[in-house]
Amino acid sequence: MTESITTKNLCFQIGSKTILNNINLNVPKGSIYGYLGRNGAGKSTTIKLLLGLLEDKNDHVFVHGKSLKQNITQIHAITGNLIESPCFYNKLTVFENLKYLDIIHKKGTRRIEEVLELVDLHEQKKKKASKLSMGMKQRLGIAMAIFHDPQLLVLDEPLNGLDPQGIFEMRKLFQNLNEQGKTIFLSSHILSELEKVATHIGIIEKGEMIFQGTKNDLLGQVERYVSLKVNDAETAITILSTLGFSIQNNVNNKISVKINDDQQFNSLLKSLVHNGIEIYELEAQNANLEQIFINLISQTND
Ligand SMILES: Nc1ncnc2c1ncn2[C@@H]1O[C@H](COP(=O)(O)OP(=O)(O)OP(=O)(O)O)[C@@H](O)[C@H]1O
Repeated sequence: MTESITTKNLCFQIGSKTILNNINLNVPKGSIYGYLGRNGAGKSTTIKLLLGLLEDKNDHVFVHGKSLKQNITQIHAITGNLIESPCFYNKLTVFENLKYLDIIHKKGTRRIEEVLELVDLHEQKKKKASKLSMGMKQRLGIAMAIFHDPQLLVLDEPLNGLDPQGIFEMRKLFQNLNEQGKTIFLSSHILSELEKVATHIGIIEKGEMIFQGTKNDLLGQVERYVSLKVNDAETAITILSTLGFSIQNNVNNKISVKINDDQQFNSLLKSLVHNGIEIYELEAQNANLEQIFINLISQTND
């Protein structure tokens, strides 16, 4: 089994209103899967169904190949989650909150210390939870979610309300946890936040999946350019044109070149350097993911 989460035509209605329509999630094991959608698209509803907090009457959610409905206790044991704001006791210290959790899990003080190291809250362990910054509170929430060493983490908008430093720290934490083999499923309504951390992306709009694949699949939907500042743009253009590159413009010795893949980028650099062109600046004009997202949504709504 290579999938951590799969859903098969997952639907959900409230009264006569369809909230989710045939959602087929494929979350590979070991991935960081970013679940993206505008406000009200259906992200939280999906997450609640994945965690069994809303009932999926049709048994369409599978975790590690097993039906959630039929194996809920077993699946909860291998899943950690953080939905909405982290839940802990404000009057207790960071350490005491984890100690309290240990009454259930019985992992011992060593595990508390280990998790504090992992989320980088060791220095704050004697601080009351109420005195933590927003980013630290979020990290304490993650610490509590991973305390029982789950293989899968499901996080609803974990970057909400964090400042750039908090987002940066959270990203580092996700990458660190992912390197330890954990699959991370996280939602956001901001693509640029997912861009740097996700390996896979699923996009939901009005309860329907409109894209699912690797981040590179998503990026591959648009053209990629690199911008170079060189000593002699005219010669550079001649060299690159001969090699079949498509050059977009030339202003102040800055040229913009279309790149199809990494190999082509490599050959671009090699041929310029080999022909004595000096490169002063190099900037990847990455596909604007925000624009892709908006395009996908507007295509769906056309
Ligand atoms: N209890 C409810 N009763 C009626 N409608 C609901 C209820 N819960 C959610 N909805 C509707 O379901 C749709 C999806 O909501 P959901 O919270 O899953 O979206 P979301 O993508 O998580 O949005 P956000 O980013 O704003 O949290 C919305 O139109 C919302 O109004």
